[in-house]
Amino acid sequence: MNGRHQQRRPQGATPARRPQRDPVRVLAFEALRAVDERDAYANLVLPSLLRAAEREAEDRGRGFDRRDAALATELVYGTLRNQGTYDAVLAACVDRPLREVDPPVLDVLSLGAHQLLATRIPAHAAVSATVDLARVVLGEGRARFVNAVLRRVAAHDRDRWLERVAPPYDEDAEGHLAVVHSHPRWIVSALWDALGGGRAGIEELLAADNQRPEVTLVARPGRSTAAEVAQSLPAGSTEPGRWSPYAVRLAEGGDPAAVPAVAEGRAGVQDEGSQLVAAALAAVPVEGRDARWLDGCAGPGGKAALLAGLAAPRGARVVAAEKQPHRARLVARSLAGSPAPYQVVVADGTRPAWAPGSFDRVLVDVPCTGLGALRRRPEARWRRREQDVPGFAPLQRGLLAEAVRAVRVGGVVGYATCSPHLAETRAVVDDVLAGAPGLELVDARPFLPGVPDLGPGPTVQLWPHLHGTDAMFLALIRRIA
Ligand SMILES: C[S@@+](CC[C@H](N)C(=O)[O-])C[C@H]1O[C@@H](n2cnc3c(N)ncnc32)[C@H](O)[C@@H]1O
Repeated sequence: MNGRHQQRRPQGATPARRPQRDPVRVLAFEALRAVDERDAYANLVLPSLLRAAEREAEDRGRGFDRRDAALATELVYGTLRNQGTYDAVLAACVDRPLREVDPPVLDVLSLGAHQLLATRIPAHAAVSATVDLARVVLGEGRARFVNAVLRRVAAHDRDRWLERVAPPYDEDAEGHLAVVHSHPRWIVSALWDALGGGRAGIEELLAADNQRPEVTLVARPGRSTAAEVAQSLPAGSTEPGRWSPYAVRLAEGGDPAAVPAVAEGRAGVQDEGSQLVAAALAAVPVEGRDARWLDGCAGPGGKAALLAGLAAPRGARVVAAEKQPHRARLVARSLAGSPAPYQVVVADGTRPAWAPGSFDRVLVDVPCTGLGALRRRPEARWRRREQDVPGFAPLQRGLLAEAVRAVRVGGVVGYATCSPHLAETRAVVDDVLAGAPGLELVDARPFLPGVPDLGPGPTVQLWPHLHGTDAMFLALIRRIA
């Protein structure tokens, strides 16, 4: 027995219970700290922490099973997604501005708020597990603070808290939606501008951003088929794509790395929205030659690999250009084994190495804010700033302006973004068309056959709540002179 335990307890004091070191909650805390402190991405940091926890549990002869991993994942993703709501609740429970609370303490409080307001964990268990976590990672004094704050949080359920802390919809619609659906106000505003319509649609979109997306695979044409990929997996563990003939949707918990065709590069992980964009560009008729295709922003190569599969039966060749050498290497990996001839080049699409009019089809899937993929990256909405949007504008315009120069008369360009922000979508297309004669927009809707709710055209905007895809935007532009 060491000296500390031999000390006499003061009269009347309750014995200090040794805090339980719950590996699931410690892991969740470490993931939140990594996201906060060193701008880590949750979807990258979490798998490595989970592997480390499994190894540690093995060394200690205990289990860290799939249920532990699922709970840790839910705690991390749920806490990050709902941070806006929890900040509003916690601000009402802490007697000083939240910015004066140490970030690690705030992370523990948010983890506790998530368990109390969004999980089935009983309130007493949520508080005691979080206070134990605080005692392990923050120390005794700050654990008492955590205990006091979480008891206040536990006084109401989520709906009751939202009534108290969200501004009334009628007085401040965007402020209300920002708190209720946990999005920064500027993003609510931008998404609503792009979506249009009334309250119901934007509420559904914001709610869809808070759902974990299913994992979708693409069976690369010429190398595998959706039916073959589905048949290689246990019955009932997949669903066919909603819209793309190349898509296979994995059931909850499905691991793409365990799919043989993915391991062999004959299939990949790709959202159906991205599949639709590549397939639409390949489907638009071009007059005459159809032999030279360019992907001008190819990294990491998902769309280029699908384009190569679609190019092969026509005998077309794909040039995949990417500015970043390390991402060009990913493109090369993604294209390896493609049935079409291809070339991967490290090139700046705003200063192209190819002559004007060299290509029959060109895709530019430009760098953007990624506001269309918020459901995939739970921390992204808090990291993006409104001023990032104009920051992308010159590059987006430059890439599209060069793409339309690269295409021959009669050929077609696809301009795609994984953001529905109007400044990144229609404004870019309008500006480039206004500045370059001899171009016309093609109605893209017929080239996404069977997909409903595509709007009035000619451009198309996909939405998570309507299509179950990322919010991809596509404009098809033909050079006519
Ligand atoms: C949205 S991603 C493309 C995703 C890709 N189409 C796919 O489906 O896998 C945009 C890519 O453009 C690249 N990029 C950025 N600036 C570029 C430039 N000036 N020229 C070419 N590529 C560029 C980025 O490095 C990034 O890999």
